Amino acid sequence: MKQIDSDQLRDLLKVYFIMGSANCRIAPAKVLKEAVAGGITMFQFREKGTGALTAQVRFNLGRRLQKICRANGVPFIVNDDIDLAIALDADGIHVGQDDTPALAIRQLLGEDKIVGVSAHSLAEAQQAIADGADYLGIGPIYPTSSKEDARAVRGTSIIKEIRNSGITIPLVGIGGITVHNAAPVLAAGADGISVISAIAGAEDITLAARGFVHEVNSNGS
Ligand SMILES: Cc1ncc(COP(=O)(O)OP(=O)(O)O)c(N)n1
Ligand SMILES: Cc1nc(C(=O)O)sc1CCOP(=O)(O)O
Ligand SMILES: [Mg+2]
Repeated sequence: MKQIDSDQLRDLLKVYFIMGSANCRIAPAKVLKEAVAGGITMFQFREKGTGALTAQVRFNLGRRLQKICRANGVPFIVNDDIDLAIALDADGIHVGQDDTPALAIRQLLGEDKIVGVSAHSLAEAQQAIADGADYLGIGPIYPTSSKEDARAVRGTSIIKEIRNSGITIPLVGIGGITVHNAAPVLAAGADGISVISAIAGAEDITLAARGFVHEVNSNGS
């Protein structure tokens, strides 16, 4: 996918679903299909945590999920793993502060792929942009139980601080976001929200995703 411009990316980031097999109570492909039916706008394959798949099985699940995304026009992003992103010819990659540096990722992938970078402070956001990030993931906004090594909770003030500094790059809030607390994240200046448990762990996944779509379209800019 790409060449997409910033405004297209802003739209794609509206409801950014992240998941791997450790987040799913039912088959990951079924979870993704149900989330797609609810209108998610972007997907990140994040295969980590207890019991995470490795090697060929991991690749195979990635390929399966990528096919679902492709069939539905949803960009497929790989978390952390540049080799997997290249092997799958993913639409992009998301890296954090402890992963392969964004600058190296950009050099490896070129301009045609989406590169997302996590930032937990204004300084990290500025560096990520200088390194070639297309979008930022800002968090944790609220407490989360989906990431063992999550940083300290930042609240929505980190997003306001980044926007007030004049940064206009597309960005999502992440960490503990539910349909009930998403509105302040958007009001702070996020283009979208990024979610694991409130969609993957929902009783009705399609309904949960649809709820986020409605929330973002009602409260987003
Ligand atoms: C959209 C988005 N934002 C932030 C993250 C977190 O990335 P990172 O800090 O590298 O942590 P892990 O997800 O790799 O555990 C993300 N994955 N996506
Ligand atoms: C993957 C991830 N990154 C975070 C960050 O702060 O960078 S918080 C997080 C977990 C998000 O899961 P949930 O929606 O279940 O809280
Ligand atoms: Mg990472």
